[in-house]
Amino acid sequence: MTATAPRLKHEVKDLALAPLGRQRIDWAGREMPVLKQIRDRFEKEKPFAGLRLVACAHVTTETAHLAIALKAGGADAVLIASNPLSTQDDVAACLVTDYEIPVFAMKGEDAETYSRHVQIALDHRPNIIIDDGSDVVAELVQHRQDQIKDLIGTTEETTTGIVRLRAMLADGVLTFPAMNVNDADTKHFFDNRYGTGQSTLDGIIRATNILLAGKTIVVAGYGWCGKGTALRARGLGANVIVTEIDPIKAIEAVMDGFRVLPMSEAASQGDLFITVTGNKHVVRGEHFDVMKDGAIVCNSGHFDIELDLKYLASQAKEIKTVRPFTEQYILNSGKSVIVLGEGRLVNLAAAEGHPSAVMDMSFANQALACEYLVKNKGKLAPGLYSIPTEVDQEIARLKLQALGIAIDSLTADQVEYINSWQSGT
Ligand SMILES: NC(=O)c1ccc[n+]([C@@H]2O[C@H](COP(=O)([O-])OP(=O)(O)OC[C@H]3O[C@@H](n4cnc5c(N)ncnc54)[C@H](O)[C@@H]3O)[C@@H](O)[C@H]2O)c1
Ligand SMILES: Nc1ncnc2c1ncn2[C@@H]1O[C@H](CSCC[C@H]([NH3+])C(=O)O)[C@@H](O)[C@H]1O
Repeated sequence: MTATAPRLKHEVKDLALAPLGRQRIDWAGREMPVLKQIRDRFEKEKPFAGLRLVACAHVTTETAHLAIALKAGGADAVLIASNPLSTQDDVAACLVTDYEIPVFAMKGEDAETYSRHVQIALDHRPNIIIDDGSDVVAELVQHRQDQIKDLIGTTEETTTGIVRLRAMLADGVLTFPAMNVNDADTKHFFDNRYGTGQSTLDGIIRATNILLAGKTIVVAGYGWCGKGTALRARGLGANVIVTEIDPIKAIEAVMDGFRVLPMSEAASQGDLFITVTGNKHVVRGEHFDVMKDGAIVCNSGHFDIELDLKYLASQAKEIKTVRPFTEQYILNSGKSVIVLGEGRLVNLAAAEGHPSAVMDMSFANQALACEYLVKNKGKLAPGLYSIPTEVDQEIARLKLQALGIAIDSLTADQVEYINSWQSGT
């Protein structure tokens, strides 16, 4: 099957922004030594020569380094946005002008444009798809079955994408191999926890410039993202309340020293609400109704579904943009609720997403997962595959090395001891 060229060469906001993008991409590279090593190897070995690749990711300085590494490895790569608000337009421009990577992404693109870009990506007839949230794969499975024969496999970046892939597997429609990047230890331990923890608060602070010390912050969800967010919020002096639906996670939050309440009780106490659950309408009508005047709500979990903004809009007599990515809903009751980033990921809409140092490991996993698919082409049955432990360990080892941190190794005596059962004392 020959490649169908994308209808347009690119669709970015302004190519004149490229020099700024270049400067910012170079800066991010300082903190991405692991991906740099992989890129240098790809440059020599060309594992993706002759292959068409689509990456649906947040178009950031960090994703730029992933795209450059894949192109260095010989991939005929097209990049589209995985979120209408997360694109860094200068980065998109630079990838087109300096690296000749077709990018279809503009910050603030509407839903129609976002969906059109997914179609353009699939028109590229990818052999490999890198997805973030599973939008491209879901479209392929639902409407482009004829293209599945071209596909070697896909890789998925985030928790919710994995949830969707598992649902496809259960429905018998995942008929190709998919690599589970999110569940690699070197991904979610750092990206979901420390990345989301820092960048979510960064987004809130850039959008509002409020002081967090002394505020009551309600964090909905105490998974990887919730743990990081609650930890960092406490570090800035906030009183943190956690809400959960999983009893084990709830006990964990209690023993980590947080108050745990149902959202129905937390709603009237919070000054600021952050959802990180991957679930729908975690903050909804009954909660908005009892919030304090001026309460701030935002989402750092999944798409724009965690907050029921349709309900909030139905109660509003006016919606005013009061700062970039900050909208005041003036309700018929006279009270206001402030919504950040249109209810989309606040860390990527109002800030720059996770810092490069964590994305270095996430995207090292992505690059090596793509290579794994190619090396095992034709050998993997359809299904969801973990990143091999050796790959995970190697990424951690390279990261430590780059940080100049040495660790101990087992002595021969210790190896023998931990592999035996006879000597207990
Ligand atoms: N903002 C980012 O950059 C970023 C980074 C990584 C992941 N994510 C996304 O964030 C979401 C969470 O990811 P994670 O890795 O923490 O997942 P996780 O599965 O570790 O945690 C989610 C938690 O939410 C809880 N939960 C579900 N429904 C709930 C509800 N109604 N009320 C309260 N708690 C509820 C679950 O019990 C679970 O503990 C996913 O959608 C993921 O894709 C975003
Ligand atoms: N700086 C960044 N550059 C690229 N990807 C990022 C960055 N920061 C966070 N991410 C990724 O974004 C993913 C969450 S995206 C959540 C799904 C969906 N696409 C949405 O936009 O709602 C995480 O798994 C991170 O790995």
